[in-house]
Parts: sequence; structure tokens; C-alpha cells
Amino acid sequence: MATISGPASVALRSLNASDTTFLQSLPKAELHAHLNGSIPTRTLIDLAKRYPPPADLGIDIAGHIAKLESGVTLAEISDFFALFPAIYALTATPEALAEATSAVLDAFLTPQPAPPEFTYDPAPECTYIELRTTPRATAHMSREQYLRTVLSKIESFGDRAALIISIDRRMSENDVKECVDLAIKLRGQGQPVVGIDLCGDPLKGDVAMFEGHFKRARHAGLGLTIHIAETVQNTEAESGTLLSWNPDRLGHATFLTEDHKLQFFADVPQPDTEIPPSKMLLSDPEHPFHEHFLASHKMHLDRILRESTESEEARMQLSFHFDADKGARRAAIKEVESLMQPKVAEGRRKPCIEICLSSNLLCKTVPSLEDHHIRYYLANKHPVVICTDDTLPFRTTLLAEYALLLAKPPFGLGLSREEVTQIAEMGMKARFTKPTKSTRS
Ligand SMILES: CNc1ncnc2c1ncn2[C@@H]1O[C@H](COP(=O)(O)O)[C@@H](O)[C@H]1O
Repeated sequence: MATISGPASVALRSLNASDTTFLQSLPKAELHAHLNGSIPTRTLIDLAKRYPPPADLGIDIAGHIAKLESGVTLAEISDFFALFPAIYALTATPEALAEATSAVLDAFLTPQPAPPEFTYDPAPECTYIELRTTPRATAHMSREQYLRTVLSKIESFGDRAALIISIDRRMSENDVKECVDLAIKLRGQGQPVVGIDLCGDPLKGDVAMFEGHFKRARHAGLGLTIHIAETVQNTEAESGTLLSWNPDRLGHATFLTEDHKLQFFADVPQPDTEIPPSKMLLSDPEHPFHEHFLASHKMHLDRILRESTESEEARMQLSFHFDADKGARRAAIKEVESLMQPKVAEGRRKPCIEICLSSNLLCKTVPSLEDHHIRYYLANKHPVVICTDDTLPFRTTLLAEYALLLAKPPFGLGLSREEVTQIAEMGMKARFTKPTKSTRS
């Protein structure tokens, strides 16, 4: 049973039973959950008893657990990263890591009793999870053993779970290379490794160093998700570098500039669109460039008619209008092709934004729901997915995060059931793909 508190629990409490059941029944994908940040508190306490870390480690494990149990208050996002050394000390052996992974997967994928003070019936938090974790080499295991331990638990959930391998911004280039090599190797062996993530303290590291490795991962068929512009101090130049890698999804994206949104997102097709051939521009109103085509066609037709030197008599002929229309169509197709080709050729799609509402509020990168950047992305029909980030310190659940969408202001965004359904569907569509048989070696 998870204990929840904070804005998401207030939102969940404000819902009536029918709304809660509605949210539980929606197929949902959890695409941004960090393993070591999502361990249930009771599991952590249990691990501390059964696998006590060496006393000379210099970390106050009991103190940290007590803090996590009673709820941490973060003055700023950097306080958040100080929580992890104690958690890492408890998941340093293959046995403890396996138990932690099972507990996290169970919490998301199997029916759990409602938190204290809530009375809804148990139901799984989500339909599908892409759990992410940073492979750590410890005194008891190599990075490969770490990943194989996590994967053995993920595999037991079949198509309902997959792994994203996180690269920490603080890693050396050798470490990054090892992690990407492992991701490619394990995926090649048919393991459910679906993507690579860039995470960690947003103010550390030089991201340019990671570029070649992320591109290598992409060529091997792995999805790319990147924590980006998570704090106001993350520079526009850094975000520009990260966006130039053409990521499939973006974590947080709180402080992306208007210029970047225009430069990288406008006129870029939605993630799941196959671009139909340009000959369909006229006949297919669903073609992503149909509106552009119609506007351009009208402009060219007006120009051809205006500039025509034909006699009055010739202008009355049907064939004149037919030719003018054909000319305008050709010019419009050419124009739209030149607009869409560079982006289509690069395979660019709007990257789905992984939204973690409680995380942003509690890390104080966003002052209130009212100010949250999800509003911008929804208003601009930009794909988003609702995620928990780290349920352990943020004391939330995926259900409670969805409650923040549906609850009436000031407890939530006050979206309709239909809007929330569409958001859940966007999340399901933003899943990465598992390796197919043909990619297995
Ligand atoms: C607040 N939002 C966040 N921003 C950036 N990185 C985060 C994060 N939340 C978690 N992590 C990253 O995930 C690690 C824990 O899980 P794993 O050891 O990988 O399983 C943290 O050490 C941090 O690097």
C-alpha cells in the first residue's frame, strides 16, 4: 500500500468514486519512472533490514529512510539528488536489486490496495511501463549484471514492461560508451531494451560529449528520450544541441524557449504519422500538410489568374481554368514538398513530452499547476504523456497524477473525461518498440 501526499493526493481526494473508477479504467502507459526513485518505502525498509550496507559507508541510512517515510521537503531540485546515495547503498547487490525491481514493477502493474484514507478498489496503476535505470557497477556486480538482473524481472511481465537504459550526465565518456554498447548488445539478443535516456543532475556535465553515443544508439533502433530544460539554468545552447539529436521523447522540457519550440516543433508531423506521398495532398484532408497545400494552391491560382495575358475570350474557356488549376497545384505541391522534405527526410516528428506534474511542483521548478507547461503543449496539440518520475520521494502514484488532470481547479487542471482519455491514448502511442525477431542475433 503506497502512502501518498502532496498536490496529487489532494486532487485524487477531490474526485468522486465514479471519476476515480473512470481514471482506473483508462489504458495508461508509464513512460518516465526511475527505478531507484520508485521503490516502495516498505521495500526499502525491508532491504535495509535484510541486506544492511557496511557500517563504514558513512551514510546515515536509517535517517534517510525516516526522511523518505515522513515525506521530504525540497528547497530546490539539487536537494533531490542528495537522496540517492542512501537508496543506492540498499540496491548494491544483485539480490537486493532484483527485489527492488520486482517491487517497483508490482506497484505499477499489479492491483495494489488503495493508500490509507482512500477507499477505491485495487487496480493496476498502468497497462504498460517503460522502467528506466542507470546501470551501476558496484562491489557486487558489473554494469552488465546490473542490467541482466533488472531485465530478468522485466521479462517476467511479457509485453507489459520494457527497459530504458539511463545515462547519467555525470558519467565519463568511457562509462557512456559502455552503457550504450550494453544497450545495443542486449537489444540485439532480443532483450526488452527499448530506449536510452539522458538524466541526472541537470546542472552537471557537458552534453556535447554524449552526441556520438546517442546517435549510435538511435541507429541500432533504440528510442531516445532526453531530460531537457529541466531548470531555468539549463541554457538555450544546451537545449539546441539536445534537440538536434532528434529525440523521440523529452523529459520535462519545462524551460524550452519559444524560438526552440517554433524551430523544432512547428510543421513537424505528429510522432505516429506515416507521411503520405505528396500526390495525396489535395485528396486527403488528413494529410499533415493538407492545410498548407490548400493555402498555397489558392495563392498560386490567384497569381496565375491575375498575371495571365490571355485574351478575354480564352479566359472564358473551361480549359483555361483547368490549366490554371493544374499549374497552381504543381506550384503548391513543389512548395509544400520543399517545406516538408527536410524534416521528413530527417525523420523528424514532434517529440512526446513526458510530463511529471508532482515532480515539477515539489522540486519547485514550476510554481503552480496554473503555470505548468503542460498547458502550452496541450493548447498546441503537442503529444504528451503523464508520468510519475520518482514515486518514492514525491509520494505519488500514476492514478494520482491523472487525478491532477481531471480534478476541478484549484485541485487540478479541470480537463474533461474526453480530454483525459485523449492524453492517455497519446501516452500509449508514444511507447518505444521492442526488438523484433529480425533484429535478434
Ligand atoms: C527530478 N527529476 C529527475 N531529473 C533528472 N534525473 C533524475 C530525476 N529523477 C531521477 N533521476 C535520475 O535517476 C536516478 C535514480 O534512478 P536509477 O538509479 O537510474 O534507477 C537518479 O540518481 C537520477 O540520476
